[in-house]
Amino acid sequence: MILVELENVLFKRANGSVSQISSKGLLFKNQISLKLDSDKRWAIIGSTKSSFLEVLAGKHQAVPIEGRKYPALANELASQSIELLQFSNNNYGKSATGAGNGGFTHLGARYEFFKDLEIDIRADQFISDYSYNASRKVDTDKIVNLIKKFKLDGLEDKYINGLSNGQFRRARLAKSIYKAPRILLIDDPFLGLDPNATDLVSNVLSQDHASAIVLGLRIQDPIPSWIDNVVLVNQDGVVKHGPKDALAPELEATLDDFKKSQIKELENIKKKKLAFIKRQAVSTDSSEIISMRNVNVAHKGKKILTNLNWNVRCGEKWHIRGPNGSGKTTILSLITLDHPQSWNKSISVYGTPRRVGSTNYFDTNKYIGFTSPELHALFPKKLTVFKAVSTGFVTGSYLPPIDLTADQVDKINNLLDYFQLGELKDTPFDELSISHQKVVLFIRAVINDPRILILDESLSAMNENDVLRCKDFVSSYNQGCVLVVGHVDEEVPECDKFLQLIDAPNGEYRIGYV
Ligand SMILES: Nc1ncnc2c1ncn2[C@@H]1O[C@H](COP(=O)(O)OP(=O)(O)OP(=O)(O)O)[C@@H](O)[C@H]1O
Repeated sequence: MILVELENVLFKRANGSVSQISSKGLLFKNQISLKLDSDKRWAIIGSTKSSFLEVLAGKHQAVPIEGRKYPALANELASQSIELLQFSNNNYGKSATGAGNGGFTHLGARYEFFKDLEIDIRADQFISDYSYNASRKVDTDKIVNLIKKFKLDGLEDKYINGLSNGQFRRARLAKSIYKAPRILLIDDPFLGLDPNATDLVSNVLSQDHASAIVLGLRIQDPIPSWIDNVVLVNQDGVVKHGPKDALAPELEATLDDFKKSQIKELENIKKKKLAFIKRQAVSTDSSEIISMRNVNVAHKGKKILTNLNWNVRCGEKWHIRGPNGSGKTTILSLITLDHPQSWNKSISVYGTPRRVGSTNYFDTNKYIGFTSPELHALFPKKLTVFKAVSTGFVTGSYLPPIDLTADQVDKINNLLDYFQLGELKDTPFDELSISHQKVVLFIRAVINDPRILILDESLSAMNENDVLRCKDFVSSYNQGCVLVVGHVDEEVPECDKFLQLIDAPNGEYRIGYV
């Protein structure tokens, strides 16, 4: 049965979308013809996979309009039969309705969830779409089953603000599967998941036969074994499509080309490095910046951190590792004073114990540069690229500063040029690709030479060239310490030390050299 039929069709970008667009105003240069049938499992692979999934989901304008059809859905409402799940965009939807922007607020809000009792909902209600359909009968068995399958047991009665990023992404998947749409399109299905959760999610998806599943993958991502058909896409449109095994040589050649282009790009980056970000003289400052002595954090009796002893010195780059839900974001929120237990004399920054009265939120965050999925979700979308970066000079606000010094303007322009965003400096944030949005947040984090640079999943969902540039920048960063959270090695800038959290009931950890 044919679910989606594209026949000699071009696509124009819908207003307000953040997809990449070619110079002609078309999403893909060439006309597209493709039939997706319901008994196959598909992966859309390549640089324009996100736009392609949007097109399959009925977004963007089809030219001619009859060039896109849903033969099997003739009598159904497309909005109810097609579900597009995008993890990489800034619509995390961690709100009561699970829809719309801005529900997922700043880290601090996570720890104040009890204030939001009226609007916040439990994980199990979220999965059953409770708030949309309070009167609808909920299939409790199905919910229980999904919670088990996605290893969310024990979290079902937690408010969704209290879920870690990886836990919340699993809950979003469970919610989509609960709805049992005819077509379930999932972009970057494994983004932000630890290796075990990746296997788990892949396994659950392979067993779901209620929906036709279409994944959006990057060329370098492993293709799950249960995918049988692939569509290779780029700016031109569909490059090739067919059974995965038949296309294996094509896929390998594309991956080879991709790797070669990366090596070339890296050489370019090294050559073009701007004067002010040239490798600075190695700093001799190795003073202690952060010190934690026997720090303990527990949520409702569940130990997250136990007797954490950790020192971070100037010049050090730390990879904070650990499975989803092990406490990485919790540690970061202790540093940024977003966690209620941040006011703890066992935590010192520059030798000053965090006693109430010894510091405040603004003074602390002045020397911290920060980027995270939460910030991405919250960030004002209408600011131009230049203004968005300029907010990095302000503490505790997303309003651009009224006055910038000539040096600050120069610095923003230089960094935008280095990251190849110079020409987009007057473009609104939400008209950029996801990758470029993340680069803007990265530049914003580093613009004020922070002494503590926090990069929480900051390179995930970036395209490879942007990843290379950011990694290169971090490798030369010696203004302070760098704390990195990331699950996929290729998205983690080079670090010298690691703090490994072990997801055990005892909140254990290990420290070592990378
Ligand atoms: N406000 C809260 N109330 C209750 N539990 C919470 C709260 N915030 C976090 N937790 C729990 O604390 C644990 C650690 O969460 P944290 O976000 O620090 O994990 P993480 O290692 O960053 O995970 P991920 O890789 O998924 O982002 C999780 O089990 C989470 O459910």
